[in-house]
Amino acid sequence: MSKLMIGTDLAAEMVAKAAERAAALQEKTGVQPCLATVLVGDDPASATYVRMKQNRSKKAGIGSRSVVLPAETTTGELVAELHKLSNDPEVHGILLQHPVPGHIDERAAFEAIDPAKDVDGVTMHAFAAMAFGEPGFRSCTPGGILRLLEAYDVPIAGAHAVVIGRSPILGKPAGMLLLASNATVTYTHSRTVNLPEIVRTADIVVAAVGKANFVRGDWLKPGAVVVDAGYNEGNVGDVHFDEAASVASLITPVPGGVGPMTIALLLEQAVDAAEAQSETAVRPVVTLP
Ligand SMILES: NC(=O)C1=CN([C@@H]2O[C@H](COP(=O)(O)OP(=O)(O)OC[C@H]3O[C@@H](n4cnc5c(N)ncnc54)[C@H](OP(=O)(O)O)[C@@H]3O)[C@@H](O)[C@H]2O)C=CC1
Ligand SMILES: Nc1nc(=O)c2c([nH]1)NC[C@@H]1CN(c3ccc(C(=O)N[C@@H](CCC(=O)O)C(=O)O)cc3)C=[N+]21
Repeated sequence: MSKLMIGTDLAAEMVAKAAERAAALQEKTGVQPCLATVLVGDDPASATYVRMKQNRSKKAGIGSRSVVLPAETTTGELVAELHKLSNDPEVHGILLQHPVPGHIDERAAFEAIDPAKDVDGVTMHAFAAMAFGEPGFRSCTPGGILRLLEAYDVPIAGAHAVVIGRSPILGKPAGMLLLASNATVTYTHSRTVNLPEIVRTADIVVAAVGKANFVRGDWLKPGAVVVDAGYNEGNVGDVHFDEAASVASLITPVPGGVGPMTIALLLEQAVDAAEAQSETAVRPVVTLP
């Protein structure tokens, strides 16, 4: 019954455009866009994501800077490192990999990123812009999800969207972007009572839980649009794909759905940032006679 909502091809188009713009910027100004990634601790899955982002950047002609800090890093040390990158004119975008070890104040760390370099859309500044429907850097996964829904002409205005999860980089901003597109949004989380019943009322479901095969087929309204943002061990999503695919009208596969869109938006926004920063940097100095 359902049709796949594939991210791979759309993401490849976005990356190709970002690469063209990166090359044009370098041609014009000599500046190569540069994305810094910051990883705290030695979680192997996080290290893999960071490597993936760096490889994809390189292919798009975007430079990368990698900072890896030990798991014992304090909030103060991490904040100092992010301030350093924020003040480094050669770095245009900064990504701090979520989650950071539990003893670190993640919000304080995110806020140490200069909003002009927040190409991953994790600062309060970026969140407020998303919530108010103003332009600005979008949180990459939610922004990628919206681009995918738009590409597949999914009606968002007036739809009931149920978001499962409220993390600062995924669930919460995803709901805000859907709201800005005039969906009626319900947020659900680990303290939600009767989750399956709520999900059954959704026209659009965004699963962002971090639990493999968590959303079952009988939780879905027939014809619902299902976005599976989960990416669990073994490349398994948060939605039980086989069950959901027989009920949904559109569903994202894992892999090949939301993941590639996340990276594509990250690279697009890294080039946006580099363009904006080099515009101010190359503005000629006016010397008065
Ligand atoms: N494809 C991509 O680009 C990306 C994929 N991901 C993937 O998305 C998933 C979620 O990631 P992330 O948001 O970072 O994860 P977090 O662990 O930060 O957040 C998980 C959220 O799920 C909620 N939750 C946990 N258990 C339940 C439950 N039983 N019922 C309802 N809600 C529950 C939590 O609720 P509470 O707030 O109450 O604790 C929390 O809000 C992961 O699989 C991750 O790998 C993440 C980022 C990007
Ligand atoms: N600050 C922050 N921003 C993030 O965006 C962020 C983060 N922290 N922490 C971890 C998660 C995870 N994440 C993924 C990105 C791409 C794929 C992806 O491209 N997956 C491919 C498969 C790639 C492969 O396995 O070869 C796919 O789904 O098709 C997956 C997961 C971003 N995250």
